[in-house]
Amino acid sequence: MEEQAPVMPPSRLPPSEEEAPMALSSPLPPTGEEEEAPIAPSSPLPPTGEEEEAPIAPSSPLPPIEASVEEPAEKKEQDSLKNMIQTLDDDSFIPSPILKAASGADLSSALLLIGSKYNTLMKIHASLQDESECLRKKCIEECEPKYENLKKKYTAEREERKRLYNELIEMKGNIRVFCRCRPLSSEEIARGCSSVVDFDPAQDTELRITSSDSSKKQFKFDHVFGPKDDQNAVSMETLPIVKSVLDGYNVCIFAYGQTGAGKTFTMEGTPENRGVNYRSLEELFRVSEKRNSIMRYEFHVSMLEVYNEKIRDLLADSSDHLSKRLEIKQVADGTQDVPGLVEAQVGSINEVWDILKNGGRNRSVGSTNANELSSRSHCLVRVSIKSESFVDGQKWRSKLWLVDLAGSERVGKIEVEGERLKESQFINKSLSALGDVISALASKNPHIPYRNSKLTHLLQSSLGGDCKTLMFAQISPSSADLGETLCSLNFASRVRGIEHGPVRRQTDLAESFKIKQMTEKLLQGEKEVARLNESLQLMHLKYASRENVFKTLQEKIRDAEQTSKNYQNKVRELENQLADAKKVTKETAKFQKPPLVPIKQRPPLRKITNLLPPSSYQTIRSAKPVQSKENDVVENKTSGKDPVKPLFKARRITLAPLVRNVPGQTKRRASIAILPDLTERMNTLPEVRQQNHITSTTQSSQIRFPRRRSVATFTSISETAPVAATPQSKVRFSTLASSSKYRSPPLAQAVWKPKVANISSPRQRLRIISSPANSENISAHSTANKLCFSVQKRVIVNSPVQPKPPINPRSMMFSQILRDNEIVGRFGEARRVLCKNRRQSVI
Ligand SMILES: Nc1ncnc2c1ncn2[C@@H]1O[C@H](COP(=O)(O)OP(=O)(O)OP(=O)(O)O)[C@@H](O)[C@H]1O
Repeated sequence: MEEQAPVMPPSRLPPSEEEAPMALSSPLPPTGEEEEAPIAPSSPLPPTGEEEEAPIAPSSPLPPIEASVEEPAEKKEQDSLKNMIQTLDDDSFIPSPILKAASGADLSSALLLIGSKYNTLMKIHASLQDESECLRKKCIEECEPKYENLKKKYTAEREERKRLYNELIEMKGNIRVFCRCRPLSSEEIARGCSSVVDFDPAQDTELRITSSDSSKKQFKFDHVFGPKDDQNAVSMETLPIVKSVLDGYNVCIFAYGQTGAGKTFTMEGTPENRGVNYRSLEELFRVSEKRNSIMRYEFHVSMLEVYNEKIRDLLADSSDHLSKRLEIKQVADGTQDVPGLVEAQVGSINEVWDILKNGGRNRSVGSTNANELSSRSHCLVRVSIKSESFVDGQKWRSKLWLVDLAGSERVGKIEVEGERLKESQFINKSLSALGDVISALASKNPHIPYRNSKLTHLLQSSLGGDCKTLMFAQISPSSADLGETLCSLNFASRVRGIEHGPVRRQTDLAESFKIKQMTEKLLQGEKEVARLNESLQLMHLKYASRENVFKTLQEKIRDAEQTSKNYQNKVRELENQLADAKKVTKETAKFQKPPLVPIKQRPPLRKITNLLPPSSYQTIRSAKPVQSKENDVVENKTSGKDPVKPLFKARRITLAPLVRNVPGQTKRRASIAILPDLTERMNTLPEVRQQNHITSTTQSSQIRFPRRRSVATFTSISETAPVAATPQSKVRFSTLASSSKYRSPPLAQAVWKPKVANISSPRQRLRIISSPANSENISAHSTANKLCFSVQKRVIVNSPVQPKPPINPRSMMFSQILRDNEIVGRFGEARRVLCKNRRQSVI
């Protein structure tokens, strides 16, 4: 902005009204963009703002402006500008010819216009820059979380893919064996050799060898390639394993077989039929390019051979080739490396092909009678891959070993001697070591003899563990090579058989057993679920039906409650009637007093009576206490005291609190006769008597009065008859009955007789009472009877059910005295019978 200061004359030279139209009418383009356009092409330099500003900068040597006091300021400005333009006579600075031609006021106004437009543009540029910066920040803020999320997802996906792919490969086997049989060569055909190998087109994992004795031997491998299968077919099966190397797994592919069986052909191939080496690298490049947006791969290729247990670098210069001594060393990460080995970085498959060709040329080959160009060494191509993920920055290294082994042959057969014999011995030794390592790996031996040969030592980090190993068992179909073929197939079967044999099978068996168990569990679980579902449905049904029952019961309870209320009302009515009846009785009793019996004729009172003796009797009694009054108990005749004096103080108990509590009723005494309930009586009676009792209709209930600690039993008078039927009671009752005073009037006895036979429950009894038919039959003087039952019912309905004490069979009493004692002892309370006209005390 400091440089722009001089371009800002408007501060000092405000544009006049005349100048503005002049600027517009000037031939200069009206907009800044259009102005810059003509300047740019004519300028040899790019039209950047900085360059435009340069000439106007104050640092430029401007000529001194002659100041004149007289001259107006505008004129001075114009002159100074003109001078400046003339001084800067450089097309690069003031390129526009129109501007150069301008003079005086035109020039100054043009410059002013340019300056102001430039400034405006600069401002716009600055604001745009700010805006773009803001947008960039906003974009980063918005996209960063999404990006992070995507990054996480991608990483997870990649790991999952890697895992699944690895699992897939492992399921096929970490050590896999392919068998490849080459076609019969023209020489072999010429020699009259025939094929001893049979292939089943439907089975690509089996082959049969016809032995010399015409017997057929079958071999199974992971895949079998026949003479008709080309390199494409082989690579199709091989490349999935190769791809694992890009996921960080070490892979080793090697070809094993007798001399001339086609190992080199499979691994290296020919220019027309490229082999596994080339195709593998081609695949690696293809996949790496596909992943180049997220992964960066770096490929380094080394090529070496193990010849007579010596490592030779096939990519080294020919001069170094012999002099360099290479050894296997363990590096920091625990893997094996060969320091000094040439590692050629390759960026494309063409580079790889060149390298492979060069290395192949350096390989030790010799002529044997089995193969004109027999490989006398193990050739190893090592592809080291450095991988880096752009997403999470993860880095790893992996290796792919492509090994073309030297031909396994029987020394005697190829008739070698001297150097060739030595080579063969080394070859066989290293192959044997390789076989041992694979066997140890397959049988999960804790010790793997990697160091027994240079070959196995080199491959140590790529054999076993997570590494994928693929073996090509190369065979010749010729009948002349039958023995060698069988040897190679047996070795390959051993490798595969052990891996897929006992150890693998054991694992498989364990897994299959697990799966079987899980399946069984699953089936059981399903059955259980089905069973539970069924029982659940059943429960639902049951619940629904119970709910219905519950509803019905609830309705019944409601009905019962309603009925109970009705009965309660009836009870109240009856109580009122009773009160009225009592009033009437009292009034009538004043005039109809029962004739007194002479005292001498009266039997001694042994039990409680509820009858108040007349005043005359009381007088006699007070004069000579012969008998106790009500609530009296057994006389103590044996004691030395007065024989007629009662043992206990006479007392009375009111046993009808509910009756008393009826509102609006006069206070009265309600006594209820109490007798043992039916069960007790049955227990106390002999069996014969019990038989009679079964037919009698008896209703009894017990009321416990906690405050008074007494028990009352309501019993109808009719039920007393069987009790009185015992010999003892007969005597007593007959005595009582013989007394004209104490004999119940015939009417009263009739009242207490049950009207309906076989009444089994209070409810039934109440029903009978409440029914209009029966109510008519029941006479008015049976009110007491009704009340008895009403109270009884009321107790039944309103009071909670009291558990009856268990009856002790030993307490059965057959003696009247004992029974009486028991009754008195147990209840110790007065028992009263309510009657319509009077009260009768009974024992
Ligand atoms: N599948 C095949 N199809 C056609 N020709 C084959 C095939 N396999 C091998 N050959 C030919 O058989 C000959 C011997 O093959 P190769 O050199 O690959 O054998 P080798 O096992 O490498 O022998 P050595 O161990 O002695 O090196 C070569 O001429 C090769 O072209």
